[in-house]
Amino acid sequence: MTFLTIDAISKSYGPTPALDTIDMRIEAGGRTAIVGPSGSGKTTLLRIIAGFETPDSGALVLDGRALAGNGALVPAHKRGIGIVSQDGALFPHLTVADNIGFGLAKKAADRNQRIAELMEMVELDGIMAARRPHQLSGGQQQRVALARALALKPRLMLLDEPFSALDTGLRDTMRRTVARVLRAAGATAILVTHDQAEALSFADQVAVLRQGRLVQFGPPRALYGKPRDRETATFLGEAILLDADIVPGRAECILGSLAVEPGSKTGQATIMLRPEQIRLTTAVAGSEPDGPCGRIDDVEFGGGDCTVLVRIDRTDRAMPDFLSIKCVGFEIPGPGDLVRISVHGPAHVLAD
Ligand SMILES: Nc1ncnc2c1ncn2[C@@H]1O[C@H](COP(=O)(O)OP(=O)(O)OP(=O)(O)O)[C@@H](O)[C@H]1O
Repeated sequence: MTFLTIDAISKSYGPTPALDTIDMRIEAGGRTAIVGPSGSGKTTLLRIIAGFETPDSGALVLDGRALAGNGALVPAHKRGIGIVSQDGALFPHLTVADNIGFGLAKKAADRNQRIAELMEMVELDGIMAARRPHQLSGGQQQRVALARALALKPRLMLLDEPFSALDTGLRDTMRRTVARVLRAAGATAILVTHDQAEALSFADQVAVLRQGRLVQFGPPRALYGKPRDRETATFLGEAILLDADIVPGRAECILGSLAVEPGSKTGQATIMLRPEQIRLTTAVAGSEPDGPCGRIDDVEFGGGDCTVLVRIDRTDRAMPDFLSIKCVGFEIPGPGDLVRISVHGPAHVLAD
């Protein structure tokens, strides 16, 4: 069931639109990530949903209630929306317990019990209740911010780059904790991030914004495997982009004749392969391998994740092609080795 409807929302601060006719439908209980490069409009969209900005046109409906547009404009504090920001925005003079209980009635009989439950939910040790924010680590501060937002039982939780100030290991742990806590609370969440890996792993729906426009919206797997254009393909992860001649069901390219998804457009086009679709196997010395092959030009060792540069000589061109391919550390051939290149799964034909 649609919980949040974003209907043709536009917003300009000057001649250039920050948001241009954005349409999105967000399901109840879902986790949506909004990604895009800097300046693409992510924060503006979040601020409009929160009620900190007014759209120039379009409408916003939350659970059947008009929040903005069509004559409505519900103020931020009456929207029932929780927000966790990048820095947590905790009250520095209040203890952890008072930060978490800030929105709860002071005299409520179960106030302390509720605070204790929320601390447990976000995995904060009870002994921290009396501490002040400056006595906590970055990750602990974000947990307090999350607990404070959850205390009000918001119908919608907005997460504005909440993990960006944390280092990599803690970021991953916090992302999993937050996803689990939101699921347990049954809250619908929208995460804004410029980190595509974070978006793909956190969300069940990802919206890609570029220059104020919604380029693509869908499940992470669909976007990663079938990006709409080159920019989205490379934004969402490592991509191998090749020129190809498409005939029904197949792409003729430098790697030979590859399968493409049924229904792909035909003619000259760019195809995309993800690095994990490609396997390199060392060819036996003296025997020319059948199928596409190349010579290892360079190997960048990265432990579990190595990058191999493969040189492919072409009879039809003076210059060779180079493909950069990710390999698992223990499988990598050495520089100068002849390798056979095999492709698993269909290539994706890009629309542009
Ligand atoms: N208050 C404002 N006044 C004028 N222009 C603004 C204002 N807020 C945002 N903009 C402009 O609107 C566009 C979108 O900005 P927004 O902050 O939404 O992007 P973003 O995707 O969140 O970027 P970042 O990842 O850098 O935070 C940008 O061109 C920005 O300069």
